[in-house]
Amino acid sequence: MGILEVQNVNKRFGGLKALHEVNLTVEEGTVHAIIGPNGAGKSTLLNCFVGRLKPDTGSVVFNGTSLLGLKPHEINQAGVSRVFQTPEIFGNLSCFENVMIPAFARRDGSFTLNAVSRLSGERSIQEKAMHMLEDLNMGDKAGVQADQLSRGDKRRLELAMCLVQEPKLLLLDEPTAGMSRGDTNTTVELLRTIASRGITMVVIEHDMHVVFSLAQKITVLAQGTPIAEGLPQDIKGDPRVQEAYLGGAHL
Ligand SMILES: Nc1ncnc2c1ncn2[C@@H]1O[C@H](COP(=O)(O)OP(=O)(O)OP(=O)(O)O)[C@@H](O)[C@H]1O
Repeated sequence: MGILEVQNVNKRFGGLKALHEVNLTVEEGTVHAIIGPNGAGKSTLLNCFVGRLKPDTGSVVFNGTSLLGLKPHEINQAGVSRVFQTPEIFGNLSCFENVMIPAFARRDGSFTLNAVSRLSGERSIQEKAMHMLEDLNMGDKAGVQADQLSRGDKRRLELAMCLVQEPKLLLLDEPTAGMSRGDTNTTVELLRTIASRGITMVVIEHDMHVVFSLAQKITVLAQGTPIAEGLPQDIKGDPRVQEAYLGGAHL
């Protein structure tokens, strides 16, 4: 049994079948990529993992516990963290303050901006936040206001905010979207380091260089249904995938 088990998930938006009979097993300690053309249902599926959407039918079980019906913050507390396509950071706070908020939420179960002022005397939380920034090579940016960061650094900060919560499963929605090649390569290296520490990851990504650099297993979605699943080298050469994903172009 995997750390994440998805069975027979269906999701409709009116007349549109966004997800149709999706089955997926994510093995603990692996990086599992979900790829597919625009509109294939990748984000919808991720939203079903984090409580933003409720499947019409089917089950989503994480670490032996059903996630269906849990609120997003309860899923987060259970050990699932998500990095969004557009970094969700507090732009008017410093990097240090941004990381303290989820560090505090991890300990006390609440996630509020007011926490920052209350945390001025919380040494253990401060140390944890600083350590996390240093771990992601952002120690020198601790005092920098978050909206002053480059796109790559914003993503790095959001990763720090997720990792400080010590997740068991990290969900990444296009972690390198809009980045320069240099920032993309740095992010890939960082994600590899995180993966090497044993954190399970599910990655949605359009950039095949990123997918093949990171993933041990790939699921291909097309029109809401998994059409192929396997090792990167098998997916690369699968004609069904090339047809569905890129209209016959080579991956
Ligand atoms: N809230 C919604 N209401 C109605 N339709 C939606 C909603 N969310 C997504 N859809 C539709 O469901 C389908 C799947 O969308 P989804 O965003 O999951 O695809 P995706 O694979 O993540 O695409 P992309 O790679 O472009 O981000 C699309 O046709 C989309 O227009």
